[in-house]
Amino acid sequence: MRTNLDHCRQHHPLAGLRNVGILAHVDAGKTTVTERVLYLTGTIHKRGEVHDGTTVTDFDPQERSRGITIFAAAVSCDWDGHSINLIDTPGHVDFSDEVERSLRVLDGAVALLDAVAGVEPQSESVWRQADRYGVPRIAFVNKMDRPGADLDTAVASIRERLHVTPLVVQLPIGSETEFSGVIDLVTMRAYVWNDDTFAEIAVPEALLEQARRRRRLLEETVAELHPDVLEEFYERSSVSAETLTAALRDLTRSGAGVVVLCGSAYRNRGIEPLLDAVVAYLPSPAEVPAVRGTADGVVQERVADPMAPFAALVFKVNSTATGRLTYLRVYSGTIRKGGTVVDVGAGRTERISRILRVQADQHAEVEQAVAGDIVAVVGPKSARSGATLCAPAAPLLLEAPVVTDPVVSVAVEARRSTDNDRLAAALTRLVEEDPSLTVRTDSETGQTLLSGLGELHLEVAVEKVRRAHGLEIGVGRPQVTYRETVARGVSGLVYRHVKQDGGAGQFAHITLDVEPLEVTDDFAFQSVVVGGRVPQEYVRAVEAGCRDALAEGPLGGHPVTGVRVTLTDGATHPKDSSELAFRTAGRLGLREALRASAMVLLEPVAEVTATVPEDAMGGVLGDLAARRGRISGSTARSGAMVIVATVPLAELFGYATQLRSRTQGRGTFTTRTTGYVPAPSL
Ligand SMILES: Nc1nc2c(ncn2[C@@H]2O[C@H](COP(=O)(O)OP(=O)(O)OP(=O)(O)O)[C@@H](O)[C@H]2O)c(=O)[nH]1
Repeated sequence: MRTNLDHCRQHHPLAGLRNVGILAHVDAGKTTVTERVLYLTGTIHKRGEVHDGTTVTDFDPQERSRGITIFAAAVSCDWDGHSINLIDTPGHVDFSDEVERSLRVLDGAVALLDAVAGVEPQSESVWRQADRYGVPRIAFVNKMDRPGADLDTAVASIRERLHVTPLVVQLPIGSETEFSGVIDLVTMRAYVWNDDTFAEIAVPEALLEQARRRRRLLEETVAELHPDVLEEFYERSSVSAETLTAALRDLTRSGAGVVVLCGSAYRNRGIEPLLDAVVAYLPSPAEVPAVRGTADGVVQERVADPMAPFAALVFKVNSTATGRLTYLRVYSGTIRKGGTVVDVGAGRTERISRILRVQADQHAEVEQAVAGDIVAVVGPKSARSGATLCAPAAPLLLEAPVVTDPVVSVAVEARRSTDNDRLAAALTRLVEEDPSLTVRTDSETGQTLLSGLGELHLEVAVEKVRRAHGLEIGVGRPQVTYRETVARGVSGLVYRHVKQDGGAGQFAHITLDVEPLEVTDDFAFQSVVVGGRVPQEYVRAVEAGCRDALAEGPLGGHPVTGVRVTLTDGATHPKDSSELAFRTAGRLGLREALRASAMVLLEPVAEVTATVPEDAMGGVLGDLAARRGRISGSTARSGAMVIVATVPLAELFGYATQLRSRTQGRGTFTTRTTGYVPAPSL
C-alpha cells in the first residue's frame, strides 16, 4: 500500500468523487473484489487473499482468523481521473447493522452476487436496506469461473427476488473454468484477461450473433424504461452507445433498473469494466438529493457545497491505537483541523483535533474535509454512531440510521471480581461503537446481559473486549431476547402519584387506557384529555414515563412492544405538580395497567435457508421440524436442495454443528431474523 496515500485529495471537484459500498451475501467475494480494485488502481502493489489472511480491508485479527468481514472498512483509490471511496461491508447477517450505517452515508453501491447461487437471502436483505436509503446500485455477478456458474440464471434471480429490471450490459466469453473475458454490449467491444494482462480483442466470430441479439434485447428493455432510448430506437432502429450509457445512468439513479456486469474477482477478471461502470453509472455526491435534517422542528435541506455551513453524520466509532476515531460523512461545508463542531443531539461542543483520510487500518492526516468526503476525525470524546456534527452557528439534526433491535443475549462477568469496573467501562465503550449491542443488568439475577444480533455478533464482541483490555471474561449460554405484548388491555386505569409529607410535594393524577397495537414492534401514545386539565408539558412527561415502563414487562421483565396508551383524564395540583411527578405517574401507572392486562410472551423467529445434499434432505427436514420449524419451500439447485423454513431463534443455537454432522460437512445455512411470534408457555 502507498503509505503516504499520495493519491488522496485535499480538494476535489465533487463530480469526480464516488462514495461506493460493496454489498452482498456472506462469501460472495466482496473483500476479494475490493482487494483487486486496490491492486488494479495501483493503491497496493501485492494482491492479498482472504484465505491467507492478507487482505487490506479485513485487517482486524478476528477477521483474519475467521476469514470473514466483521467491520465495514473504508479505502480510497483513483480510477480514470475519479476518486473512489470504497466501503467493504460485512455479509453475515449478524453484522447487518454495520451495513445499515454504511448505507446511510453512501451515494451508490455494487451489489455482488455469486454466479452459482444467484440472489441469496442476505443479498435480498441488503438490497432492501439499500432501498430504504434510496442508494443507487449496479450488480456484479462474481465467481463466473466456478463450476455451475451461469449469468442468465443469476440474472433471472435478480428479476424474481429483487423485483427490479436487470439491464445486462455484458456477454461472458467462455464459461466456468474457461471464462476468459466479456463483450461490452454497450460499445460492442470485447475484452479478455490472461493472468495479469488485460486486452481488447475483436468480438469472437462465434459470439457475434449472440452479442448482437443481446444488445438488441438491452436496447428494447431500456427503451421501455427511458424515453430518449425509445425515441432513438424508433427513429433509427438502433441506439448509440452514448444514448444508451446516459439512459443506463438515469435508470441506475432512479432505481428503475439495475446494470448487471460479471467477472471473477479471484481470477482478476472483470474488475476494470466494473470500475468503469462505477464511474459511469453511480452518482457523485453532487448528483444525489440534498440531505435533509431538522432544526427547531423545521425540516431543512443542505446541499453538497463546501461553502455551506458544515454538517456531517457519524456512521462509525472505533477505538484504535491512534485514539478514538469518529468516522464522518461530510454532507455540506468544510471542517478544518482545530475547528469546533456541535454534536447536535447531545448538545455538546467538540474540537476536531485531527482529520484523517482512512485507508483500512492506515491513516493519513489532512488539513480539512469538505462536502462529499468520508473521513475519520480525532477529538470528539463521546459522539456516537448516528450523531450529527454541525457548525455551531447552524445546527441541524440529520436523520440517524435505523438501529436493529438485539435478539440474542449472553450473561458476561469478569473472572476476577477486581476487574468488574474495567469490564463495565469496556462494555460501555463497546456499545458506543456498535449501537446494535446493548448492555443491561437483569433485575432478577443481577447478571450483566450483553445483547446483540446473533451468536456470532456476541462472540466477536466479547473477544474484542478480551483482546483490547486483556480481561478474562466468563460468558453464559446464549438466550433469545423475549418481548412482551398486550393481548387484552384495560381501560380507565386510575393512577394517583401523591407525596405530600412536608417540603416540595409531588402530585400527578392520570387515567390510562391500554390496548394492543396491530404492529407488534411499535408503541403509540395519545392524549384525549379535554379542557386543558393536563397541560401539554405534563402530557409529554406522562408519555416519557410510559416509555420508561416499556423497558420491563410484567411477565418476565422483557421489553414491551405493540401497545397503544391513551391518556384519558388527569388532575394537577397548583403547587405540587411537576414534569417529574407526571413522568413518575406515567411509569408506575403503565406498569400497573400492564399487570392488569392479559400479556403474551413473544419470541424471535428466523428464516433459515439451508443448502444440503439430496441424500441428507430427510434428516435435515426432520431436524428442522424437531426445532419447531415450519418449512416454507424447497427447490433443487446445482445438485443440492435449498430448504427454506421459519424456525424460532431459540431452537437454532448450535444448529451449525448439527447440520454439519447430518450432512458430513456438505450442508450450509444462513438465517435472517424476521420478527416476533407468540412463544409457547415456558
Ligand atoms: N472461485 C472463485 N472464488 C472466489 C471468487 N471471489 C472470491 N472467491 C472466494 O470466495 C471466498 C469468499 O470471498 P470473500 O472475498 O471473503 O467474500 P466476502 O463477500 O468478502 O465475505 P464476507 O465479507 O465474509 O461476507 C474466498 O475463499 C475467496 O477466495 C471468484 O471470483 N471465484
